[in-house]
Amino acid sequence: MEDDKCGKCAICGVKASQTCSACKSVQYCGAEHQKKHWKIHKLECRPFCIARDEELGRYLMATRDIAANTVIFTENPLVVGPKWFLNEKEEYSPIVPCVGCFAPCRVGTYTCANCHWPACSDSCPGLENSKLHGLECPILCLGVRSINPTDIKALMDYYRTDTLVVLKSLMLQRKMPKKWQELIDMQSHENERIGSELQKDAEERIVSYLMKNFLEPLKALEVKSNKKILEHCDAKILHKICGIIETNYMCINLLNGMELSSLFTTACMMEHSCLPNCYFSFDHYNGFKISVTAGRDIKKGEHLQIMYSNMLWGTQMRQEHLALTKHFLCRCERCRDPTELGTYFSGLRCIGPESSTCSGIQLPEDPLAEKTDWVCNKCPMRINSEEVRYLNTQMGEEVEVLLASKPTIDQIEALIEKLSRFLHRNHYHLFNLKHCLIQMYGTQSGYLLEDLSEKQLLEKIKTSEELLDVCDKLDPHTVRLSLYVAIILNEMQSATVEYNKRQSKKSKDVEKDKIGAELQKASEWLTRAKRVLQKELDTLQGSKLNDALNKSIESVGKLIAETV
Ligand SMILES: C[S@@+](CC[C@H](N)C(=O)[O-])C[C@H]1O[C@@H](n2cnc3c(N)ncnc32)[C@H](O)[C@@H]1O
Repeated sequence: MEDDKCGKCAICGVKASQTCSACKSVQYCGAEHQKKHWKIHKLECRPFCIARDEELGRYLMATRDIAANTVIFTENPLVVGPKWFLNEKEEYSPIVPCVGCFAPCRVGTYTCANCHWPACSDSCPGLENSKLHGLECPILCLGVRSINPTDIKALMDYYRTDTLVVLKSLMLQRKMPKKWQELIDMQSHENERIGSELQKDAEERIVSYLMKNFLEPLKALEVKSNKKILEHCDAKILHKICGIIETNYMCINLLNGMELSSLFTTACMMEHSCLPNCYFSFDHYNGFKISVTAGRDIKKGEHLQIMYSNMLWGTQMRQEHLALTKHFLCRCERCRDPTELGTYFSGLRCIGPESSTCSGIQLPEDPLAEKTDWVCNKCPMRINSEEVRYLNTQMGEEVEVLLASKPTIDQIEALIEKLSRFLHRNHYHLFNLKHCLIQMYGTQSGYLLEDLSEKQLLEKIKTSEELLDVCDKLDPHTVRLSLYVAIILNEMQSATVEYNKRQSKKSKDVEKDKIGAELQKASEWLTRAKRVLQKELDTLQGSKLNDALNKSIESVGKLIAETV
C-alpha cells in the first residue's frame, strides 16, 4: 500500500489514506477495508493504468513490473464484424462472410429470414444473437428486398458486408449506451481526415451506401411514426465512426480463412511501437475475447505497446502507412536508426557517380524526415526520397505480382538476382522473396529435400540463418515475427537434418559426434520454433505449422537416439 491523501475509500467513502499499490486506481481508508474490497477489486485490479499525454492521447502504462508471457488483461470486443476494407479480389468474390457467424458462404444461397442478408444456413445461431447479427438486423430490414437471387453481380453490389462493422457500431447507441459512449470516446482523427483520400473513400464506399439504403429509410420511418429511433444517424456520425475504425481496428484472422475487424475499449488504447512489448490473441470460441500478453519483461512505468504496421516493411513505408491511416510519426528506436537496428532493411546499393562503381550502401540521412536525402556510406552520392519511394514501389509491385502468380524457384531466383543489383541483401523486398524461396527448396516438385544437392541444402541453411538474424534484430523477443521465425527455424532444421543424414551414411565413426551435435542443433531450433509459435496457435498457418513441428520433433528425436 502507498500513501495517497486524495480520493475516498472504496468501501466507506471516507477520506482515503492509501492506494492499491498494484493498479493505483482504488483508494482505501485502511488495510481492513482494502481486504474487504479484494473480492470485487481482484477482478479489475490490473498491472497498468490509463494515462494521457498531448501527443499520444490515451495510453496504457505498467504500474508494476510485468514478467514476460504474463496475460496482462483480457476483454470482450466492443464490436466485431466482417472485414471492413476489402481488396479488389474480395470485392468481387461471391463468397462472403455469413452475417450470423462470419463463416464463408455463397451469396444467393441461404439468407437471414428477416433482412435477407447472406447467411451460412437459415438456422445459423448468430442470426438471433443480439451481440452479433441481432444488432444490425432490424435496420437492414429497411433495405430493398427484391434482388434476383440468380443475379450474382446485383447481389454483391447490394450486400456490402464491408459496411456492417460501421452499422453495428452505430447501432450500439440504441442497445448498449455504455458501449456507445466508449466507442465515441475513441480517437477518430476526424479533423485530420477532412478532405483526405481516406474520407473520400469512406464517403464512396460506406457513408453514401448506408445513408441511401438504410438511414434515409430510417429517417422517413421516424417522420412517419413521429418517433425518434436513433439519436445520431447522419453522415457526420458515420464519418466519425469510419475514423474511429480506421484508427483503432484490430484484425481477427479466423481459422476458416475469413478476416474480421474489431474494436476493443482498452486494448485499442495501446500505443504503437515498431519494437512492441506486447502481443495479443483472440479466443475464437468465446466471443473473440482478446488476451493481451507481455512479449518480454516490462518495467513499471513503461508504456504497453503493440505494432499497428508491418514489421517487415522498411521505415519509409511504415512511416507513410502510419501517417496516412493513424496520423502520427513513429519515433521509436528502429525508426530513428537509419540502419534499422543494424539490419540495413531499407538499404540501397550505391550505384556510384557515373564514371565509377561504389560498394557503399545508401541510407536515409534523417529517417524521421519525409523528404530526407539518402546518402552513401562510402562516396558523396545522394538521391532524394522521391526517387527511393519510386524505386521501392516499382520493385514492390514486381515482387507482389510474381509471388501472387505461383512462381517457380527459377523465377524467384531470377528476381532476387535482378533486385540484388540495387538492394542490400537484407532489404525487405529481398527478405520477402528469400523467405518464400527457403520454403520452396524442399517442398516443390523436383526440389524435394531428397532431390536437393548438398550445395543446395547448405545454401538453404545459410539463407535461413541470414533471415533469422534479421528477424532477431528487428524483433529481439520474437513478439511479432513468431510465424516467420518458426517457419525459418523449421526450414533450417529440415535442411540440416537431411544434410547430416547423408553425411552419416558416408562418414566414418569419428564424424558421429559432429553429426550428433548438428542434429542436436536442429532439435533446439525445433524447440524454439514450438515455443515462439505458441503466439500463433489461433491462426490457420500457425496451427498447421505446429502439427508439422510435432512430427519433426519426433523424427529428429529418433534420429538423435540412433546416431549417438
Ligand atoms: C489506437 S489509437 C490509441 C489510443 C489513442 N491514443 C486514444 O487516445 O484513444 C491510435 C492513435 O494513438 C496515437 N498514437 C499511438 N501510438 C503513437 C505513437 N507511437 N506516437 C504518436 N502517437 C501515437 C495516434 O494518434 C494514433 O492514431
